[in-house]
Amino acid sequence: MAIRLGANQYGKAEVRLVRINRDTDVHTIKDVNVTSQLRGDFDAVHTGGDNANCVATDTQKNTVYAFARKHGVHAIEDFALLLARYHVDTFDHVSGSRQEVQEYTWNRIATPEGPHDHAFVRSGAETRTTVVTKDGDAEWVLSGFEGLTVLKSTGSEFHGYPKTEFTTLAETTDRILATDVAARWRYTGTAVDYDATYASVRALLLEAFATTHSLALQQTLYTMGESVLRAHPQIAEIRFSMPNKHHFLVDLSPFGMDNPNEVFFAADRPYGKIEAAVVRDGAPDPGRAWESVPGFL
Ligand SMILES: O=c1[nH]c(=O)c2[nH]c(=O)[nH]c2[nH]1
Repeated sequence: MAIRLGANQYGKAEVRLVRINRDTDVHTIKDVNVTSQLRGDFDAVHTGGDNANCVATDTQKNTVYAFARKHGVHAIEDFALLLARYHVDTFDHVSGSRQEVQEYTWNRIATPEGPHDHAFVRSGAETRTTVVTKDGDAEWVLSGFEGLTVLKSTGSEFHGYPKTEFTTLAETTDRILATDVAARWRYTGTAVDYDATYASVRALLLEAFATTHSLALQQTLYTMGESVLRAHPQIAEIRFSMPNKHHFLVDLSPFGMDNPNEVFFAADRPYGKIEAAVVRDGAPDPGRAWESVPGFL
């Protein structure tokens, strides 16, 4: 019976790093979570416990901290590319690398004298994400975010769906539409101003959510993706995972009251789960960009 090692990758998961820039009295902060993984010729360690090629996960962790000191942490995509390139370029037996980074945002605390120099408050905003994959000379960059919670109090309808013996949902021409947007988009190359593009994509997505008169969350999702692809030729596709966070009108008639779309029960589960990719025709092949990215089609 022939048995062999299949696909494998290994590294250090969730290296928590806070990098303070203290060049002036006005400090800046980068708060990130890095998962570093290597791919390549690791047969011997798996099949024989021979560690000669096994760059220790502890070393990968230390490399993250050392690179933060040496290079600083700017756009998380650039930091991830730096780490991926270092590992592939340094070790003959490392043919590829996957670097995943999450970034948590902090804002300066407001004081009567203005924004504080070195005191910060964690913003409840979304978590920015990246996944960089390098396979030989090929490189793929995904950018994105998760946990961007948005709500429209009107401008959303849902009707015209098939009625079966199990359908109880009432059609509506005026409902609350709410979701936590998780999005990841794939670039066609790596010569990108990641911070500027992130800000633009985020703004476009919020604008499309706000201004689309929604007939279904699916339609809102597609419109959001379309607006990003139209504005950014260097983005090949954008994928979304969006819960439909249901808000049910409370029946106040037992209390002799009407309820003209004012009082809702915000259900936390179950929720609709709407996922789709919006893709540019003729975009370059995704290659290994989406490998082991959970939660996305
Ligand atoms: O926007 C929606 N899409 C659906 O597919 C769906 N299904 C459902 O029950 N409510 C909704 N709303």
